[in-house]
Amino acid sequence: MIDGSFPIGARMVSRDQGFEAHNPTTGETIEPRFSVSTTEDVAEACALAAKAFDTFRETSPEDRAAFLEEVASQIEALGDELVERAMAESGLPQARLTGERGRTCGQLRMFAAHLRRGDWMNVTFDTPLPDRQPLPRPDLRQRRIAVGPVAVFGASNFPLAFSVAGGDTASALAAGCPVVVKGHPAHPGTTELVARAIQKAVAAKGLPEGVFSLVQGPANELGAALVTDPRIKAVGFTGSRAGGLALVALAQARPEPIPVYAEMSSINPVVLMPAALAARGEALAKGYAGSMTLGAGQFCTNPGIVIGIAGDDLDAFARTAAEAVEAAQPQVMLTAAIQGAYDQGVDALEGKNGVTLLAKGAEGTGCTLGRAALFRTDAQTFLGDPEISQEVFGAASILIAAKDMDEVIALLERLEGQLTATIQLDDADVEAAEPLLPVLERKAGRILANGWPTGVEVSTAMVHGGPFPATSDPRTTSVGTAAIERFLRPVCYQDLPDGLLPKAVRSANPFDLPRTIDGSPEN
Ligand SMILES: NC(=O)c1ccc[n+]([C@@H]2O[C@H](COP(=O)([O-])OP(=O)(O)OC[C@H]3O[C@@H](n4cnc5c(N)ncnc54)[C@H](O)[C@@H]3O)[C@@H](O)[C@H]2O)c1
Ligand SMILES: O=CCCC(=O)C(=O)O
Repeated sequence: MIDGSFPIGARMVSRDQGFEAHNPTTGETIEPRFSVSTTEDVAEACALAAKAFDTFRETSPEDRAAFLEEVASQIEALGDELVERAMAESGLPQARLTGERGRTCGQLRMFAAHLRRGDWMNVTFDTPLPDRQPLPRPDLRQRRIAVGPVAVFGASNFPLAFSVAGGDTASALAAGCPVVVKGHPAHPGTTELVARAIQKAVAAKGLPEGVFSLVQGPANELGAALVTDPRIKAVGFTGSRAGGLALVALAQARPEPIPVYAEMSSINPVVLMPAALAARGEALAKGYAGSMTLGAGQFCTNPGIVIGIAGDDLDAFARTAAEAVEAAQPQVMLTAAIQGAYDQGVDALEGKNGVTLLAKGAEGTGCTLGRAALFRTDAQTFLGDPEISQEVFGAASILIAAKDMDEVIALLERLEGQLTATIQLDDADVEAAEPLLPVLERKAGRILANGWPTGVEVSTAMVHGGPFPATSDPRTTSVGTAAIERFLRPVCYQDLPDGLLPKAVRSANPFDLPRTIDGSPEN
C-alpha cells in the first residue's frame, strides 16, 4: 500500500508538506500526496546509516548475498501493483516495466552470486620474511572494505533498474555500504513501494535498521543536504549533466571531499562503414530507427549521431531511416519537463544553418507526447558548431555525411566522452575500421560492432561508463559486477595477531575466500 510516507530506518515517516505524482499519459494527479522529507530527516537517515556501517560491512559475504536475494524476493512479492504504479507514473509500457523489474531483481541476484565468489574482496597476503636482508619483511594482508554510507539518486528514465533498488543501490549494498536514496520526484509511488520492500528485507534478515533509508521531495536542497552530510562517503547518480555537475561541485566543496559517480550525458556515435552500408543499408536504417525511438528515446545509450561517407548508399540509408521515423508513433515521455526540454532541443536543431530535418514522427493528440525527429548535416557543419553535439534527451538523432574516413576520424576526435560507440561493418571493412579503434577507446566505455547501443547487458564484463561527460569518473561502471568497486577501498593489516584480524584475512580463512599468497593464487 502506498500512503505517501518514506522509510527512515525501520520507521515510516509522514510530513505535512506534500508533493504529487502526475500521470504523463493523462496529465492527471495520482493519489496520494507524498511527504516532503526535511533536512532533519536526511540527518537522521545519515546518522542511522553511520551507526549501521561497522556491523553491516562486517556481515559475511553469504549473509549479504542472502540479504540481496531477500530484497529481490520482496520486490517480486509486490506483484502487479509495482508495475502498474510505475506505468502510471512514467508512461512506460507494461512489457518494458515487467522486463525492467526482472532486470532489477536479476541484478540483485547477480551481486549475490558475485559476493559468494569472493574475489571482489581481493584478499592478498605477503607472508613474513623474518630473515630477509638487509631488513625483514613484515606480515602484510590486504582486503577491500566498504567506503561508508552511500547516497543514491534514483533516475527518472529507469524507475526500477536505475532507481531505488537499481544498480547503484545493489552494488553499494553488496560492498557493505548502507544506502540513503533520494527518490526521483517523477515516480514517488514506485519509489515508496520498492523502499518498503528493502525495509522489509532489512528487518527479515535482522540487519541494523540504518542499512537503508529513503528521502523524497522535488527540491534540489534535499539532494544537496544528502551529498553534503559528513557521514555520506560516496554518491551514485544518473540524470542530467547539470544535476550531476552540481552534485560533483557540492561533493568537492565539502571539508572532506567524496567521490560522485554520476552518469550524465552521451550521444553514442554510430559509424556506418562503406561495405556494410552498401550490403545492408536498408536493414541498418531500420535498426537505427528502432534503437533511436525505443522508449521514446529516453535511454542514455540512445544513438544520437550516425556517421557515414556521403554518396548514394548513405542517401538510400537516409531515405529508409526517414520513412521509418515518419511511421513512428508518438510516445509518452516521462515528465512534462523532459518533454519540454526535448521539444526545445529539436527546435534548436531545426533552426541551425546546415542542419536539415529529414523526418518527424507521426503527430498525436495525447498528453506529454514526444515525436521522433531525424536530422542530417555534413561533417564541416557539425565540426563548426559544438551545440549540435549536445545530447537531446529523447528520440532525436542526426545523420552526418563525411567526405572520407579521415573526416570520420576528425568527427570522432571532436566528440566528448561517451558511454558507447558503435561500428557497423562487414569483413571488407575491417582494415579501414582499424584506425577508428584507438580513437573510440579514448572516447567511450563500450565499443560495439554490428549492434545498437540501447539495451545494456547486466553482466561481469559490462562497462556502462566512459570519459566525461558520459560520467564524472571514467574508471568505473554503473552496470555489472564491476560496479561494486566504486564502493570499496583497500586496507592493509601489518603484523596484526590473528585473533585481532578481521575474519576475511585470518589464516584459517573462515569465509573460504579466494586468496593470493605471495603473488600466486592459493589453490
Ligand atoms: N543521460 C541520461 O541517462 C539521462 C537520464 C535522465 C535524464 N536526463 C536528462 O536530465 C533532464 C532532466 O531529467 P531528470 O529529472 O531525470 O534529471 P535531473 O538531473 O534533473 O534530476 C535527477 C535527480 O537529481 C536531483 N538533482 C538535480 N539537480 C540537482 C541539484 N542541482 N542539486 C541537488 N539535486 C539535484 C533531482 O532532484 C533528481 O532527484 C532530462 O531532460 C534529460 O536531459 C538524462
Ligand atoms: O539510460 C541509461 C541506461 C540505459 C540502459 O541501461 C540500456 O540501454 O539498457
